[in-house]
Amino acid sequence: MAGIEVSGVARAFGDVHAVRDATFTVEPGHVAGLIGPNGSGKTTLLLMLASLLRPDAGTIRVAGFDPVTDPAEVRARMGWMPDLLGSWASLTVREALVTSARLYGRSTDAARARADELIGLVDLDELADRPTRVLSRGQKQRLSLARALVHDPEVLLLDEPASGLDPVARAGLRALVRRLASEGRTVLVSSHVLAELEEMADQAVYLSGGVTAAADEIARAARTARDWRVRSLDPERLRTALDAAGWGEVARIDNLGAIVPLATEEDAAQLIAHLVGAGVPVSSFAPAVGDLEHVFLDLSRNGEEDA
Ligand SMILES: Nc1ncnc2c1ncn2[C@@H]1O[C@H](COP(=O)(O)OP(=O)(O)OP(=O)(O)O)[C@@H](O)[C@H]1O
Repeated sequence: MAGIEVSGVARAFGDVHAVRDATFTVEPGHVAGLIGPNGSGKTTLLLMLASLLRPDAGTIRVAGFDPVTDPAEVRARMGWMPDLLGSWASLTVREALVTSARLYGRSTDAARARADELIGLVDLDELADRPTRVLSRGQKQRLSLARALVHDPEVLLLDEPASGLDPVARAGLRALVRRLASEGRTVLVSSHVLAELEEMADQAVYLSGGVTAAADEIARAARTARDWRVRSLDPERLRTALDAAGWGEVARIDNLGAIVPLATEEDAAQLIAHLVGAGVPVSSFAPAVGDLEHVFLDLSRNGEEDA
C-alpha cells in the first residue's frame, strides 16, 4: 500500500487559481484532516486526487498510481465520498449499492453480499428497501460513505463526511474511519468541524489560498500562545488571584470565568498551581480550542497579515 503523495500541484479555472501549490504525503494507516477556509481549494484538490479533474502542474500518486495517466488503476483502489451525493433517485438503498458493486465488476451474488455488509456497517438496515430520494441528508451521507467503500479501497477521500450527521452517527463515523485506517488504509478527510477532525485525524494538511502550509510553519503556529479557559466556583476570587499573579492584564474575564493566553504547557502548570495555592476553587482548566483549531487560526491570522 502506498498512500497519497502530492507534490507542487496546481489547478486554475480561468483566472481563478483554486489550487496553487499543494505538497503533502499521507502514509498508509493514517487519517489526515484537510483543513482550510471556504474557497481555499479543498474540493478542487480532492477532485484531482480522485482522477476527476486534471492538475495543470505537479505530480499526484494515489495508492502508487498517477490519476492523470492511470485513472483506472486509481479508481480501482480509491473510494471517493463527494460532499453532495448524486444518486439514482428511483433505486432503493440496496439497489444503489448492488449497482455500484456490479460497476466495480463484482458478480451479482458478491454484489448483493457486499451491499448487505455495507448497509449494516453504516446502519441503514431499516431503510435498505426505501428509494434513496426519501433519505434525509444525514442518511444520504451514510449511503455515500457505503458507496465509497463498495470496492474495499486502499485510499479513501472523504469530502465533508460528517455534514448532516447527528451526534450518534458522527461518533459512528469517527469510529469507522479510525478502524479503516487501522486496517492499513489511507484516509484524507476534509471538514470544517475541527473538533470532529481532532478526534479522527492523526495529521493535518492546512490549505490556505490554494497553498499547503509547510511543516515549519505548522510547527511555529503550534508553538504560539494559545487561550486557556479557567472556570471557578468563585469568579471574584479567580479574578483577584489572576491580578495578584500578574495575569490580570492579559486575561479576559467573562461570565464563564476567564480566558488566559499562555505560551507553553509549563506556563499552564504554573498558573493552575498558583490559582489552587491561592485558594481559588478551580472547576475546570483546559485549552479553549483544540490543537488543529489553534494552528488553523494562527495560520489564518498570519495569512491575513501577509496579504
Ligand atoms: N469549476 C469551477 N469553475 C470556476 N471556479 C471554480 C470551480 N471550482 C472551484 N472554483 C473556485 O475555486 C476556488 C476553490 O474552490 P473549492 O471548491 O476547491 O474550495 P473549498 O476549499 O472546497 O471550499 P468550501 O470549504 O467552501 O467547500 C473557489 O474560489 C471556487 O470559486
